[in-house]
Amino acid sequence: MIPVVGVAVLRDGRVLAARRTAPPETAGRWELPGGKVEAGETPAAAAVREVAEELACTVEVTGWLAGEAAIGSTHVLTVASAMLVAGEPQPREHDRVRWLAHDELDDVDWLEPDRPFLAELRERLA
Ligand SMILES: Nc1nc2c([nH]c(=O)n2[C@H]2C[C@H](O)[C@@H](COP(=O)(O)OP(=O)(O)OP(=O)(O)O)O2)c(=O)[nH]1
Repeated sequence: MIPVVGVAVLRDGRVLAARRTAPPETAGRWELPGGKVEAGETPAAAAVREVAEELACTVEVTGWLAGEAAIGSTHVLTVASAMLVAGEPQPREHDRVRWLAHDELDDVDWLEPDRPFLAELRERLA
């Protein structure tokens, strides 16, 4: 299974969600920024790298949410929690970002693999 890391960037009781632009089957759906862990890379390093590439800012990983979720039959998603340490998120690959409070998590159309993580996120943000 190819590991994919999603990054829950937390600030002031909100989490950063990002809207995909590609591929067509996922465009318009919301996700946590992140991406595939490269060979020889730790998941935490992948989290920091992907956020830098996608959002032009620097995060520090503070922990991991419980569990993992299958993405189809080939990939598996784990989710890091993180805090911003430099810069302000500026989407380079997504067409929109939103800072969602605990009672706004259901306002966006998340990719299916992200949904199992929403309960823990909701608790953390409450
Ligand atoms: N980044 C990210 N991908 C997710 C999430 N949930 C989920 O199902 N995915 C899926 C979408 C993609 O099929 C896959 C990750 O692909 P990606 O396109 O973000 O990864 P990447 O930046 O490494 O991709 P690449 O274009 O370099 O190949 O995982 C999520 O919360 N964040």
